[in-house]
Amino acid sequence: MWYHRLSHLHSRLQDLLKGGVIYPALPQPNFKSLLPLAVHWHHTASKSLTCAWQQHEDHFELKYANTVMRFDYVWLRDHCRSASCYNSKTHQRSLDTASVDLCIKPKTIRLDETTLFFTWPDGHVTKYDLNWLVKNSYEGQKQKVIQPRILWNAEIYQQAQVPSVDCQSFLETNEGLKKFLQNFLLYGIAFVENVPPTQEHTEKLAERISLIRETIYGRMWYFTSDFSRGDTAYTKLALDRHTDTTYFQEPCGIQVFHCLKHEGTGGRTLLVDGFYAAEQVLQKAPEEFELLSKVPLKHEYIEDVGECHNHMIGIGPVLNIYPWNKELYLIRYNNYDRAVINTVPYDVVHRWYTAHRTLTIELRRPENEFWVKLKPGRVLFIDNWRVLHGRECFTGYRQLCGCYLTRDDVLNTARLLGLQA
Ligand SMILES: C[N+](C)(C)CCCC[C@H](N)C(=O)O
Ligand SMILES: O=C(O)CCC(=O)C(=O)O
Ligand SMILES: [Fe+2]
Repeated sequence: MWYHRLSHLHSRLQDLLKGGVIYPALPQPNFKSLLPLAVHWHHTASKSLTCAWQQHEDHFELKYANTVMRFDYVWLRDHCRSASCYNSKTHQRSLDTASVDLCIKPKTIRLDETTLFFTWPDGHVTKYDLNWLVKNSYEGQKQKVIQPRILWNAEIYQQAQVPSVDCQSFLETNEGLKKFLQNFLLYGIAFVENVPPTQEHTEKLAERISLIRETIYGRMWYFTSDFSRGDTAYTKLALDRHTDTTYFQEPCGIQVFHCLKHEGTGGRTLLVDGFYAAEQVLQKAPEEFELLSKVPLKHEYIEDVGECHNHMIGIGPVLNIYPWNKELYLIRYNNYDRAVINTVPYDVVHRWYTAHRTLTIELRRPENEFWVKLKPGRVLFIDNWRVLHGRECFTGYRQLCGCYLTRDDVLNTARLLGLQA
């Protein structure tokens, strides 16, 4: 019994150290609470699945559906879905979590078919469906990704033959919209065809899936190479691959491009899956991936042209990952807009440049480059948290319109159509 507890504490400490995260000091265990409990397994066979549970001093252990799960007692009390603790109409908690005794333990536990019944010291009863526990436990969740994706290079994307969606079916049918969103979520880019080449129609498309995010560039933007704004985008120069608005605390989620006119040469659009490149870094140099996900950087937009005066600063690492499963959710990569690095000392700076170089090499591999010529009628949606864009230099008159979208609202639309997002 003692070994059991000690090894548990030991592995917990190792977990804490491994994560590289600083947690508040663990409360000093008092001697009494370390005294061995009479621990034994309770076995039940329900239908085809067997279930076993054990009540430990500081957690509840459950084996069900090939999963070993450990639950904290406060967590279990906090997630009570009884009518007095949870309002199922609003899907909101009514229980005041701060009123739960942090040393709470159930008085009795009973299993009936696939439901566990906990009776708490004050007599309150909580029911947990075993499948609900599997779905919502740390152990059950940690293997799952928040968003399924297909990472691509040019060949993978082209071989997938992802169909474009027709403007009418996108605007008028849920199937069209769903097909579009499914592709967009999987690949981070998607096209709508046969769109009348006007700013108004582009706006209508945008509003079908999200809310337009108004920024310093306006709500809908419309630009040519007139240098009306203090940014290279407003010239005829080539632009290397990048994500936009890295200088916002929350970079814009989605970018919409519609080329309304181009009389001239060049000007093709470059698309690169940033997550595919980052995944290559993770495979080849995991410690560099880690560094890119830890070192905070500033990006900056300073504008002083005509009537436009702006100074934006956004702070965050190049790679943003969920800490529990290391899944990437946002890449910030814009070498033009990256500001002075002064958040880490020189030796870390050097290691960061090495890691940044490794990522850049992956991003620049010709086989990872997908080139398209935007043309009137074909609207491109880009996941600006994942896919980098760039453009070739061009000659002649070129008119591009588009907008940014809020990410939450695209995902909201996708979820309402039954997609995992
Ligand atoms: C798309 N639009 C022309 C409006 C904006 C361009 C923003 C360019 C900026 N350097 C960035 O990468 O965020
Ligand atoms: O002109 C283009 O094709 C894209 C320019 C650009 O990167 C942008 O507007 O964000
Ligand atoms: Fe851009």
